[in-house]
Amino acid sequence: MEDVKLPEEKPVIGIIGGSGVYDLEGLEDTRWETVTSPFGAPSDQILRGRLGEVEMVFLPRHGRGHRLAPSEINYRANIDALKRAGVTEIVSVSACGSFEERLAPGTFVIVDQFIDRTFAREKSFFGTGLVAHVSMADPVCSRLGDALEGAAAAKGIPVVRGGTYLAMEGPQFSSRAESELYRSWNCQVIGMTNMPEAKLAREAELCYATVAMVTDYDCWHPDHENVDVSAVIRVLTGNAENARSLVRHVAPVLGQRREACAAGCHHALDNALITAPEVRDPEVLARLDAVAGRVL
Ligand SMILES: CSC[C@H]1O[C@H](OP(=O)(O)O)[C@H](O)[C@@H]1O
Ligand SMILES: Nc1ncnc2[nH]cnc12
Repeated sequence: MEDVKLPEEKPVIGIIGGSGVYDLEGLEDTRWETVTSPFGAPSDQILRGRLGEVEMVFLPRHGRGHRLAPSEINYRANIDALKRAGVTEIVSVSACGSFEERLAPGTFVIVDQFIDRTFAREKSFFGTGLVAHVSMADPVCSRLGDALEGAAAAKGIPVVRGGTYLAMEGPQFSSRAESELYRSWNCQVIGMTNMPEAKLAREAELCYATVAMVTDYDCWHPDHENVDVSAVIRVLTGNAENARSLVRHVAPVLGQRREACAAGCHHALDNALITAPEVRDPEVLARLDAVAGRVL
């Protein structure tokens, strides 16, 4: 097994690319590497490289060529693999639908909350043999959020800080009744992938933030067509340069961290394990070497 880096060491920035983002152009010294995980197969190989002095790791969430549907993604393997690869903070780049007029296609929303309506996915690294409960009160790393907001503003990218992302199972888009329901819940955007990804990143003590790139108005807006894939891809392709520019600008900022995350992400397991040490299952502990090695 690979040596897992402590978060106090030099930051390694992980980027999870969503729909339409299958590569990270502009990285230097790149190589695709296979990472094996005890949780199964990650979506693809990881692309390792650097931006100036900052070490970067990129993973295409749906695999290159978009092979995997949201429910088929092995979120546990992806997060475990990123941690094994040395990643200390994750920026997710995701397409999303908008529930508000002001959040027009092209807007980047740095969400700060999630509602998890997914139901067909493995959602925890823990369970029988080692039970843990982490806090999800603040699911997004505020430090990463600050850096992303600052970088977007500096690059003139339309950005909104804060908002609730409704994670649906998919793969079908919402019915109009569902879309109206989520609007009545005061959700700002909708997607199919950020849960359980954010939960697992928290369990793995990795900072996590998402840049939700608005591609459509879902199906609630009387003056806009119902969402379809071609519309999503059209907007995303138009936004690709903004996404690349955001990553290039945020990397040096995140690369400056020299201590564990001040928001506490790197210590999420400090008060989370509940199973008595004498009844913990050694096999379970062995596969948690990367995720929870710091506290085991
Ligand atoms: C291609 S539209 C639906 C698809 O796009 C989003 O994916 P991602 O979050 O990986 O950018 C959405 O969640 C759906 O999976
Ligand atoms: N309207 C929408 N619903 C769910 N996922 C999406 N991804 C992009 N647009 C979406």
